[in-house]
Amino acid sequence: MRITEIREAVVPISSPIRNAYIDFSKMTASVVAVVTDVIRDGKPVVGYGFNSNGRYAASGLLNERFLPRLREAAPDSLINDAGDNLDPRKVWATLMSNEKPGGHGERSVAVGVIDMAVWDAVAKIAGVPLYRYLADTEGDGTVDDSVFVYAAGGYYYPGKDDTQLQEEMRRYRDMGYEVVKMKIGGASLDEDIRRIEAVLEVVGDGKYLAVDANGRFDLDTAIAYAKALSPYKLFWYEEAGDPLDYALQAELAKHYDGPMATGENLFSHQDARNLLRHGGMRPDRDWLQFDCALSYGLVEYLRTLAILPECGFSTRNVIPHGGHQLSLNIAAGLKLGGNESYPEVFAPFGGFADDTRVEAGRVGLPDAPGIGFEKKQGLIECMRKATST
Ligand SMILES: O=C([O-])CC(=O)C(=O)O
Ligand SMILES: [Mg+2]
Repeated sequence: MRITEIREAVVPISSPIRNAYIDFSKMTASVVAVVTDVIRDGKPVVGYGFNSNGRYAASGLLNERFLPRLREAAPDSLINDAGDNLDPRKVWATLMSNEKPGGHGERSVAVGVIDMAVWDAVAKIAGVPLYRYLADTEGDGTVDDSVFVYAAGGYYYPGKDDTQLQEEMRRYRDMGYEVVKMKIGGASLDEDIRRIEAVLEVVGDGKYLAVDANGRFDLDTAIAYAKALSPYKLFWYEEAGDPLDYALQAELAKHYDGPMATGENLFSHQDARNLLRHGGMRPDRDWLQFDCALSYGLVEYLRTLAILPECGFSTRNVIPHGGHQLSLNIAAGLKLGGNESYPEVFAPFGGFADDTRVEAGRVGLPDAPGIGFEKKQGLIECMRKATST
């Protein structure tokens, strides 16, 4: 078998929302379609990938470096020993040839988009959902029937008041989510506490509310928030300081007993390992949010998951950022702690299969081959149209 064609496109995922660091008014995403000569149901298998959210489309990197490497590779160098499927690790090695280590930047986003499309194609060719394929080939052979999900939102939005914030959270709870997440750090501490208390009126208990500062705070501000947040016993306090400031994170842990979460902006297993070595993260309560789509894809993610035990953590500490179906497959097939979900933002890339129901804060998985994009009409239509596939 071989890859016959690779198509790339840029699509907008812009919206007027704002977190403590950026607005999303010009946010874009890359989409890649990997077309193969394998026929299933009378049509060539096509794998699709996109780059989560929060980093812009990586078209320059894709078109100048990574896609040419894949197109120029000998077809046999990309397939498994049996010759009947792509080998994601061989594809990855081809993509990363002549790339120096370190300085992970955003080439990890470009590689992540292609890697997602490759795994989608691999599971489609194997004729099974990706979570099943992962359980069998990389895991212990069993899958979680359902996955914990929380509803991320609570963005700053022009003209949004506390009543609208409460209505948004009520909608999430009505959909079946138990834990919801809101942004902090884009307003004063007093305002954020007022917003938090408004949301707590809806969800009833701090254990149902996570807050996300998107890396906005210096140490003093992070500690001031920690002191103010402590009495609420929240689900977690996320990305207080700069994602690469492990000393800040470690110091903050001395001032905050409750669960903390970070990692969505660490894009390699080496960066993840540095967080675990130097960031003071506590395996008995803290959460790791590495997003495979932003961080060189699932081939690299498997390396990241592999270093968790040596640092005292388990895959159950991981609840990835991004709210996408690839992470949902990884969560079910490789036993993560859960997955993010964006019920109302980042459409059509956020969210799961159209018929997925959230019950008591958990979702099941569709049984479609691949990542399951074909079960999410708006997304598959968007990716097919963008790539003319
Ligand atoms: O607002 C964002 O960039 C998304 C984010 O941090 C999250 O989902 O945790
Ligand atoms: Mg976040």
